[in-house]
Amino acid sequence: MRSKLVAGNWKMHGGMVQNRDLLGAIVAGTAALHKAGFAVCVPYPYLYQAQTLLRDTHIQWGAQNVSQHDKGAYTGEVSAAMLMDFGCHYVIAGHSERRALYGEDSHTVALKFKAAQVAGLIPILCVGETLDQREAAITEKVVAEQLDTIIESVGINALAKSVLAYEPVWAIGTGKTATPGQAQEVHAFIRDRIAAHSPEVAAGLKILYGGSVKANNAEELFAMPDIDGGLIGGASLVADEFIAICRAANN
Ligand SMILES: O=C[C@H](O)COP(=O)(O)O
Repeated sequence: MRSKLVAGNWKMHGGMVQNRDLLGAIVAGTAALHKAGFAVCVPYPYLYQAQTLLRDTHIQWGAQNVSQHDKGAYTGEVSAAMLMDFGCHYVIAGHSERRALYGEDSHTVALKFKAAQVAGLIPILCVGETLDQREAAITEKVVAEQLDTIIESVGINALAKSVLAYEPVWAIGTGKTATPGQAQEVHAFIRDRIAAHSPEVAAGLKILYGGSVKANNAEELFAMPDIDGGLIGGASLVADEFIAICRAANN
């Protein structure tokens, strides 16, 4: 039986004072929840603060992006080893905002995924279709291509040490959540596609849903058989919302 995971993706939000209050509230508000796992993926400058405030707690932390390179003349980039220095457990790879705004294609995402794993991080690999793609009824084709590039590059067994996140782009930050049925359909498709390579890896793999998850819809999404928790954007910045989502995953 897969345990659930709720990971917050703060995106480019935060500040030293508000982070301290938010993290303190999350630690306290989830202290009694032992069944699910919880994490926050914070902007790079706040990793040290996250490490300081979350070490010795049940909340793990991570980053939102990583360089595919080990080291070198890559101005502005951050390596996986550097993230390890700050105690990161997770790193998001291939978020749709990185794909759309920073030109990351599935090949680059695969390199980042690999670099993260080599250093000992758990990549949270994001896949998902745009609204145009959904309306053109090519959701499965798009998600399959995103997934297959990773599988071809890293091998199926590497997926066992990762987390997947299905994030329909049209549901991100829009308040339009996929219905539990719509999300479950794609999650099941992803799991089946992985099972074609390895039933064991597919059975153990956490597949999170992301896209306007809130306290009022988390429970029904997380009740779906192939939804193993959530990757939470906006609601991860509001302590009460995030804690309620964590509670829904812990049921
Ligand atoms: O990584 C998180 C997703 O992009 C979801 O963001 P959202 O919860 O603000 O829609």
